[in-house]
Amino acid sequence: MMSTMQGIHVQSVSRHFDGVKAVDDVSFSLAPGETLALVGPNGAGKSTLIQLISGIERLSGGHIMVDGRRIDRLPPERIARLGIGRSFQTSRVFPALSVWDSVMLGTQARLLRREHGRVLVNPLYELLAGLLPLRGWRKKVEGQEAIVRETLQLFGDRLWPRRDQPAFSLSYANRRRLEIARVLAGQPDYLLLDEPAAGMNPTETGELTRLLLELRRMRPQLGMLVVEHKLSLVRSVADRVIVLNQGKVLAQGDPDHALDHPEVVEAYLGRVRTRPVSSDAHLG
Ligand SMILES: Nc1ncnc2c1ncn2[C@@H]1O[C@H](COP(=O)(O)OP(=O)(O)OP(=O)(O)O)[C@@H](O)[C@H]1O
Repeated sequence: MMSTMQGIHVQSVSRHFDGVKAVDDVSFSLAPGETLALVGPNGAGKSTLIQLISGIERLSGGHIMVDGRRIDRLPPERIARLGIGRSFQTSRVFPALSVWDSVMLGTQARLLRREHGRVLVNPLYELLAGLLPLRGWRKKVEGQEAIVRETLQLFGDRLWPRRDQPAFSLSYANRRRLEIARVLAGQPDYLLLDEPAAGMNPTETGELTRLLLELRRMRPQLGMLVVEHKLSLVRSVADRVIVLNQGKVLAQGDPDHALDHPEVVEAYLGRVRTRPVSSDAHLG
């Protein structure tokens, strides 16, 4: 049975920047296997929450627990090793690295977790493994290669045929896909996605929506926190939505309930509408 300690628990979290309450006493939980969307107008505090959970920003108050362990004082790399993978709003892939190698690099996150943080990429070991049939090492590399293959193939024919190309030669949408693939290859228990569909056209957004649904099917234990302005994606993939406004939780619940709440509609559009917010509305 799953313990209630399991999951990400954001408890009374605040982050102030010189008097600006970017996040103001926010609490919520994300269970394993759940997909939670964080939405809200520009400046609502969504990205700051992702920065806080991943350890890039420090809290001004409150605390964050993951699977029963307090993480808000840990450095980002320790948090990543605890199984929290995140993507960035702007892609962080190394431009000169091939698609394959970029995702291979992502697999290190998982290996570091298994080996309790010992550095595995030992150049001498790699050289020896190339010269001698070191079976343990070969097995490890083959395991990583299988993960890279499986991860790239999740993206249909978008990344796999381009696996030998350098990241800089990819289209914008493909670079964003590669960023997600890199994080997924670390096989995180929790995935934090910061505006994965930003800058994507409707076709690309639809494709990303299907990818996230497929991911849910393939990794039923994965907890996902998705910051996204595009409501069509949110309505399709999220079990639950949290609406933030000016650093505070304005509404939460299932997507239809939370997004059609009159106060939410008003916060976004500046007036109360009688019709629900259309599925392709772009917030912010
Ligand atoms: N490093 C920082 N220094 C000062 N102020 C900051 C910093 N980071 C965020 N803020 C402020 O905190 C508030 C929340 O910003 P945040 O980026 O979290 O909003 P958001 O909901 O992600 O918005 P968007 O949808 O535009 O990305 C804003 O007023 C922003 O200007």
